[in-house]
Formats: sequence, C-alpha cells, structure tokens
Amino acid sequence: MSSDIQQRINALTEQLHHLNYQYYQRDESEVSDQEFDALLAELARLEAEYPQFAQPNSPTQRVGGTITKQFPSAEHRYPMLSLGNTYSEADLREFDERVRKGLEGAEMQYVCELKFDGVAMSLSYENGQLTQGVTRGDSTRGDVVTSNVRTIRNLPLHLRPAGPAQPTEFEVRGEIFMPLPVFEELNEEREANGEALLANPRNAASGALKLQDSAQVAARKLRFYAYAFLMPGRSQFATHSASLEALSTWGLPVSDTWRRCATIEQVLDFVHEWDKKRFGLPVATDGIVIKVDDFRQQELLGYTSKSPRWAIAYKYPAEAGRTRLQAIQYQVGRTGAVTPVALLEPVPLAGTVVKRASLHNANQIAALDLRLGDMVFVEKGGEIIPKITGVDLEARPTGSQPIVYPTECPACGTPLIRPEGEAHFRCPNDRGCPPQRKAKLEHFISRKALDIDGLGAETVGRLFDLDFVTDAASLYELPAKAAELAQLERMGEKSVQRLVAGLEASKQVPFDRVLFGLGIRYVGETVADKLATHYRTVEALAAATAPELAAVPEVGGVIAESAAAWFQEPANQDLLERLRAAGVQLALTGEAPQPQSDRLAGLTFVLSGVFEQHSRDELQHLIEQHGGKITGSISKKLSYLVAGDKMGPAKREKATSLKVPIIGETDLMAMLPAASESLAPPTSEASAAPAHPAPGTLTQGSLF
Ligand SMILES: NC(=O)c1ccc[n+]([C@@H]2O[C@H](COP(=O)([O-])OP(=O)(O)OC[C@H]3O[C@@H](n4cnc5c(N)ncnc54)[C@H](O)[C@@H]3O)[C@@H](O)[C@H]2O)c1
Ligand SMILES: [Zn+2]
Repeated sequence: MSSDIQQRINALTEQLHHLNYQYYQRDESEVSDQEFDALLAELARLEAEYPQFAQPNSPTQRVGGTITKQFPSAEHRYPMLSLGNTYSEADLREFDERVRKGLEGAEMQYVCELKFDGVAMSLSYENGQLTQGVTRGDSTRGDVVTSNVRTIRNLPLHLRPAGPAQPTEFEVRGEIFMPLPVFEELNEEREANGEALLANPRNAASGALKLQDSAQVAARKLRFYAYAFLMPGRSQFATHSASLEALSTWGLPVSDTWRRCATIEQVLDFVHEWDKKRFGLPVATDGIVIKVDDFRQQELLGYTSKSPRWAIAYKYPAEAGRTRLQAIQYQVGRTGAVTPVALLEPVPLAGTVVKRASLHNANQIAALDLRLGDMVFVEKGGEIIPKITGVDLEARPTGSQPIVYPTECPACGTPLIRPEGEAHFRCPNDRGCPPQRKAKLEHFISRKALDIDGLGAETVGRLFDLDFVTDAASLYELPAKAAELAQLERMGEKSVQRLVAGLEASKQVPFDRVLFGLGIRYVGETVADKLATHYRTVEALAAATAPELAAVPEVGGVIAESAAAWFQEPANQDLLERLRAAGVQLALTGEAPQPQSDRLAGLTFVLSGVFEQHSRDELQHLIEQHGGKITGSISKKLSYLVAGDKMGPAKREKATSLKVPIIGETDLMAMLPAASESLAPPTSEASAAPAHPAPGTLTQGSLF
C-alpha cells in the first residue's frame, strides 16, 4: 500500500516536472491547464497525507519556471510568486472564510481582476524612466529582457508626472500578452508557410519574448497590462486599488475591468459576469484574480512558499460540448501539407458556434479512434481552435468503421508522403496540385507580398479555375487578355482597368517582398527581408549554397536547405526568368552599402554566443563592411571563431580540435581600422534607442 503511494507520488512528481519544463522552457502544453492543475492537486493531496514521501523539490513547493541561458539574469527585489488556483466556487467561499479568519473579522474589501493569459513581467522604473524588464523565472531570479520589453507599444518608457507623487524607484508587475487578432494573424501566416501552429496566445507571447532580435519581437505586437505596484519600504498607498489608479494616471496601461467587491457574493457576481463577457475582450483570459485590497491586511495574511495567502485565482473550466462528427475534410495547404478538419453538427461553445474542429494530423485521428457519425466531446479553452478531446463510445453507431486516412492527395491523386520527423502527410506534387498552385497564387498577390490592387484571393482563385492564370508570372499576361476578362461575370471594364493598373504598379514592389511572395517554404517576411538585404540580387541569392545561406542572421539550417533547393529547381528558375521578363523587381534598387575597408578580405568568421558591446547583427555587419565573410559552420578552413558569452562547449571543442583560432569581441574590434569602432551600423536607430541603457540591457537589433 504505502509503496504504491510512494510510486504514485514519484510518478506525479516526474510527470509534473516534465510538463513544467515543456510549458515554461519550450512553450508547449502537452495537456490542458485543467488536467495539469488536477495532477498538481492530486500530488498536493498525497503529500499532505504522506509527508514522508514528498520530495523536497516537489512541483507543489516551487514556482514552475526557470531562467533560460539566452539572457542575462537578475534577482527579484521581491520574489515573484505564483497564485493559488481553483476551479470551484466552493473553494472561493473557503478562501473567503480563511481570509476573514486571518483578519479576525476586521472590515475588508477585495479587488477582482481578470486573469490575463500571457507572461508575468516585472518592470523597474527609476525617476520615471523604464530601466529594466525581468521575467518571473524561478521566482527569485528571472531573465532580463529589457530591450524586448521596450518594443511593447502601449508600455510607457517615460511616465507622466501627473497624479500622486512617484517614488524615485518602484516596480510594476503585469502581464505581457499577444492580442488575439495578432495571434490569429500570426497563425495564418505560419499555416501559409507550412510551419507548426501555436497552440494559444500565451505560448506565442512567451516564445516571442525569448527571441534574441528585438526587431522580431516588435513584429509580434505584444501588449502589456499592469496589475501590481511595489516599492521599497511601506507602500505610499494604503490599498491595491489606489495603486492601480495611480499607475493609470502615470500612463501605465491598466485594464479598466477591475472592480472592488465588499463580499464574496459580489466576487461571485463578478466571476459570473465575466464568464462569457471575457470572450469579447481582445486578450485571452483564463480566470479571475481575487486580491485583498488593503496592503496592511495583505502583509498580515502573508505568503506560502509558492503564493500569497491574500489572493487566489479562479480559473474558468474549459468549455466542453458534445456533438456529432459529420465528416472529415482533408485540406491541402500551400506547401502540400494535408490537414484533416472535423466538420461538426453546430454546437454553441465559449461564446461562438463551433462547426469545425482541428484534428492536427493522422496520429490524432488514430489516437482518438474517431469514426464518422460518432458523438464527440469538443473543448474550447485557452486554445482558440476548438479541439476534439474524446469520443462518447456509448453513443457510437453500430457498424461504424475506423477512419482510413487517405493515401492519395484528395485534390490531385498523387500518393502522399510523410517526411521523416514530420507529423503531416504531404502531397509532393507541388507544381501540379491545384489547391497548392492556387494557394501559391493567393500568397503571391497577398498584402505583404506583391499586394496587387484590383486582385483579391477570390478573384485570383476564379481566374485560376478558368485557366486565365497558372502561376505568378502568368498574371502579367492578363493585360493581353483584357477584352476576354471584361466579358466575365462580375468583372467589367472598370475592374479590368484597375487590375491592369495594379499589375503595372506591382512591378515597383521591392525585391524582398517579391522574394516573400515566391512562397518558398519557411521563407517568411523577416527571412525574405534578411536574404534580400544580404544578397541584393536574385542571381547572388540563387548562387549561394545552403551553408552560406545558413550564416545569414535569422536564417537557420532548415530554412537555408529549403531555399537552396528551391533555387536549384529548373521550373523555379524558369518562373524567375518569366517574372524578370515581365518587369518584376528581382534585385534591390539603390546603392549597396560600400565596404569601409578590405582589412578582413579573404577571412571567414563564425560568430557564436552573446556579445557585450555589439549585437550579433552589428558584428556581422562590421565584418562584412571590412571585406570579411560570415559562415555558419566550423571547418578547417575557417579563419576565426568569434566567441561571446555562453557559447556552447561543442563549438569550442570543435574549433580547438580543428586548430581554428578562437577570438573574442575585443580581438575582432582590434583587427578593424580604428575609426570603425564608432561606426554606427544602419540597423541601430540612434534616435529610438534609450539615451542611457541600464546596465544589463542587451544591445541587440533595432528598437522601435
Ligand atoms: N498545460 C501544461 O502542461 C501546464 C504546465 C505547467 C503549468 N501550466 C499552467 O500554468 C499554471 C501555473 O502557472 P503559474 O504559476 O504562472 O500560475 P498562473 O498562471 O495560474 O497564475 C499566476 C500568474 O497569473 C498571471 N496573472 C494574470 N493576470 C493577473 C492579475 N490580474 N493579477 C495577478 N496575476 C495575474 C501572472 O502572470 C501570474 O504570474 C498552472 O495552474 C497550469 O494551469 C500548464
Ligand atoms: Zn495534390
């Protein structure tokens, strides 16, 4: 008996450590939050009953996150704890009783706030200036991500000197999140690029904050809501609510959804009120946070090792429904990935009517043992796309057969393949498969690519179906068919004129957007921009080998392989020729930056680790400005490995064994002509950069 319990405790401990690691380090949720919390609650119960088996580092005793190796870390002045949580109203009443007992019946108030589902952030302000942003980390130390935080548009870098006096130094805590429309757009883009979708906005925000290049972080359009104020010594405010009001006056974004509540009944009213209303907010929420308002009363109640005793989170359970699976549709995307989509009898769920659910891939269909006509359970929680969580076996129609995943492309009949390590089946017929070709055209004309005025996704699809266009280059033959086009229903002369003008104008669209529009797998907007800036012409780009491409910042090995393979294809070379003949931009115009010297001519460099005085982009730029070359991998021919902080040991070993000299940032700078040390690379916008970066601030990329 007792050894069974010990085993269960050990198994739970191990599983929870693993889930924590996936969640905090890799931004992946293998189970729903509700399942996670149930496991954690079970472990806490067992440990309370059998303390002799509890492990000292148990997930019940510690805040889940850790610091990463990618950023400098800093100690929190006040530990950043977690929140006790519950899914039940009965627990909220118990919390209220505990609080009132702890305060010996003294008069008290609560503040109810929405629980925003993002990443907790501690911000330091000194003399009204933002000086530092640190993640929660392991609750005592977190990652310093100040330059990433500075990209958050609704976060003031300087406070307004209005309202109550500001202490010289104070800390603001709040949640960094990705607004829902941004999240949806990002996922659409990922889908179009054939990349894995992000499960929820929390993971997306957390992942964005861990990026090394602030310019990329800025593109993720993160936002911030403040929910706590801390200052050294006794707070200048008597209550939490007074501090929230002050933060607002100083210009910090505080969501105006919070409310003071005098009784637990009022708290429950708030909980019920927001149960559905929260789906109308542009930010993901997963519950309500209830806090004792008075700071002295908070102090009296104190803390456990993991969370304050004066606050609790009520989490809304994921909304679940039961409905019938009517059919499965297999969609073929731009890159040939086949995605099964469940078509459901419409069912109301979490504020919307759900008719479709994602099924991810063949594995999931098999794991669920889905059959057509099954009654299935659908859930819509933190995940935006509803998912099927199980089958009601009791209600299974007799004689139903397991779903057989197609072995051939539903659109073109080509046998599907499943590349090793990938979850999706793909149709390899990328040039013949109609939905793939159509999606490529849609991508080419889309807003971020050629943005052709007078031509939308629907029209281009129709023109494709009617054989007016076959690929991107054929669009430019449309003016010659103007008369025929004008005969089409819903077209007319005016629309044709506009389309012709739009095509003409698209010939001025710069090369980087054309490159993005080509729809090379993994070459998204940012990568296209980096490649175009680096190589300037399509010839130079097409001539680059995969390892050379991989050395361009932001371009990893997978992207490089994919791009190099694309340019090798004769059919793609032909497409480029036809685009060129049509007059589309296949090179950047304007002056290329002139080299400053040839001091490093003939030398090759690998940059690795984090550098102190310059970002990696800046160092790369300097090397190239002086005639040197950057490559991606360490070989015998490499001239220098430039090592920064936290370079992996494998790189060091390899360089040593191949006798490649390892130098530091200062050695590299010493190799350059003296004046260049003050050279400002074009990427760092001197005007937007903080005048006095705080110590520990990363100097990376551009800030805007
Ligand atoms: N699915 C998984 O595999 C998995 C794994 C680990 C953790 N989790 C989830 O994460 C939770 C644990 O994470 P946690 O410790 O960050 O706790 P939490 O996210 O449940 O609550 C604490 C956090 O709430 C946030 N918050 C949002 N609005 C707030 C407000 N108005 N006031 C105060 N805080 C506010 C803060 O970021 C704070 O750090 C678990 O309960 C579980 O649901 C899931
Ligand atoms: Zn196909």
